[in-house]
Amino acid sequence: MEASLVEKIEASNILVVGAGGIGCELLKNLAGSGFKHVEVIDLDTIDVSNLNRQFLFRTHHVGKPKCTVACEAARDMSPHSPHNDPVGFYVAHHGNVKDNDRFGVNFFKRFDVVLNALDNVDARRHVNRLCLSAEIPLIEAGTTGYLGQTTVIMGKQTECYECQPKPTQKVYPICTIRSTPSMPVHCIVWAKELYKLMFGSAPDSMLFEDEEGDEKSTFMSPVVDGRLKVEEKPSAEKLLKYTKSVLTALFTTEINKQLGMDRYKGAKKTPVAHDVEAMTKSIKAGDLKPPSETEGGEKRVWTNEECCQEIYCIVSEMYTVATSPPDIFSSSIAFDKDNHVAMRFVAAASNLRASVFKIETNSYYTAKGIAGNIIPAIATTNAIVAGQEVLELMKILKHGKDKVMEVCKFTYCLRAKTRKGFFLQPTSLQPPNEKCYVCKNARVVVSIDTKTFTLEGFIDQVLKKKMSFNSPILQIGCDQIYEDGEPEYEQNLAKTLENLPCGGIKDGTTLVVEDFEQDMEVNINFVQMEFEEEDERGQFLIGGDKPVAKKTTKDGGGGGGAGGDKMGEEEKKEEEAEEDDDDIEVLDANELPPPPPAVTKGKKRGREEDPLSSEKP
Ligand SMILES: Nc1ncnc2c1ncn2[C@@H]1O[C@H](COP(=O)(O)OP(=O)(O)OP(=O)(O)O)[C@@H](O)[C@H]1O
Ligand SMILES: [Zn+2]
Repeated sequence: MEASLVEKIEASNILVVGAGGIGCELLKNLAGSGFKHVEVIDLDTIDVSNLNRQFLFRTHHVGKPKCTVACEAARDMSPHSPHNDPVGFYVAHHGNVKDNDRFGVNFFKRFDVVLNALDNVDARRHVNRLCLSAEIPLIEAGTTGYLGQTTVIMGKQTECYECQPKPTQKVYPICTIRSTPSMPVHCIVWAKELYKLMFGSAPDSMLFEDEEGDEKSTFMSPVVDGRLKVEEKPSAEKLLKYTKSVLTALFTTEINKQLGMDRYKGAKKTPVAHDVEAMTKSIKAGDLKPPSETEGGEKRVWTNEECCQEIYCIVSEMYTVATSPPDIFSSSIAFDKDNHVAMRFVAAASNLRASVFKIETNSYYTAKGIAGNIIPAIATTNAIVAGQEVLELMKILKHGKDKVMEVCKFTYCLRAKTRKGFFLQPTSLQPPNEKCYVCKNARVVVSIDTKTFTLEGFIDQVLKKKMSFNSPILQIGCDQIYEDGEPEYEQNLAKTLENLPCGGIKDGTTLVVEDFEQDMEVNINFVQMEFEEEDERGQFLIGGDKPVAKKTTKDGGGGGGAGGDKMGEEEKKEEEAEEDDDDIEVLDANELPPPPPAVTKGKKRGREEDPLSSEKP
């Protein structure tokens, strides 16, 4: 390494935000490369589950702040001695980076470069805003299993973290779940609903409704109508009979009926109904040995017969043994992947459905990963992106922050090799998106029902949850109508937007939202939008220039940095709006890093191919 770079490394002040999987790798790299002045913010303490990949931590560190232990380890690895240079030598800050009293813009200004090692969009957005305000480069990285990316953000030169809309939460249309599953996850979502239907309070479940027409489906009646009375302590025979009737209704009658209605004409795969009678022949009433409890039972894929046996055991446990939780048929029975009984049920029922539709079946263990939307963190991917972050850091130190756009790269870490045979794909950085409300101060259009939305709802759901404001101050014209923590404005919180003082917020109103903590000011233009259906109330759209037309919001529509997202109270009905309004499952993708932006071949990022195109969704 040339001497001038070594000098810069030793003199630079670096902030690392996050001391988890990527953060540990980063600190090891920084210490080994000779960095001296490094400070680390992390809010978490060490958990046993972190030990397999957050390799700076040992069992005896469990319960201690991650940043403290990570800094100690980095100090030990450093070739420098803290005695010679004690100021800022791997300093830990245990706390939330959003804590403005400790980590405001002035705190950030002390650093030359900030490196992110976070796991959620909200904190990333906050750090993005602070770095833009402090005018310092931010190196940002994220991983999802085998995939990862590293990029560099420098205000005025490059796209900021919020220039492109983030992926929305994954939802599945009801028709896919109810009639045309094609992936294991579709069967798992279905089985989660079935669990509620069988043991919860849920006769209004989506599984119960007929897709075509208003009539209730008859398919599910045996599941609900046939429920036994817990008080009567049903006998083992009765429980087995009920189990068989449910299995027959679901996996024989329903499937045959749908086949009879020609639902699968032209479909890629035609389902085949199970012969439940044959599959349950060997189950003895009162024989309560679930396959899940056999040796290796959670790790192997159960046969159809075993799935039936498992379900019979669960039905018996739920009805007779002190059930867990005990309030069978109440609304408290909801699927939770950490509830062993619920998860066993979902593993078994989803496999029976998967085999009907000729979809791959899974072990309990794999099903749990899918049901909880768990993408395992892969230490190697973390190591790769953290290495890449430090390489970008070196470039910035060497060439200066004014040259970020020229010298730094957006690098994808891929699962499959590119055509040229590489797993890493560097691409050029993009200039800021003119429509970004964060770095380009663009106006944001919010379409909302100003007659029913209260100020409190607007602040919580739109400003804080969706736009990541920390401490917003609201003004209509020159008049302030709200400031966090100021009692004089509290009375406004319960008012509907249109009834706020200073003329209220109506169609065409411009609201100015300022956040001193993030050094940000945004103008919001309102479009009055009424939602007629009861279940749509509480929804809103955030768009770029124009409000986004309902049902055509697959990619956000409104475009640009404002997100163009259609959002609702429960964030349903998002992605598949064109296909089916009536989606049900929300898998939390919020904590995943953003996917690569859409690429125009050879142009936008100058890449030869879309590296993620070979990935499953
Ligand atoms: N707002 C925040 N302020 C400070 N630190 C944060 C904030 N949000 C997240 N972090 C930290 O970022 C780190 C992210 O790393 P990572 O995802 O590897 O850790 P983890 O949450 O322990 O892992 P996993 O989610 O895989 O169990 C965590 O240590 C977490 O505490
Ligand atoms: Zn931006």
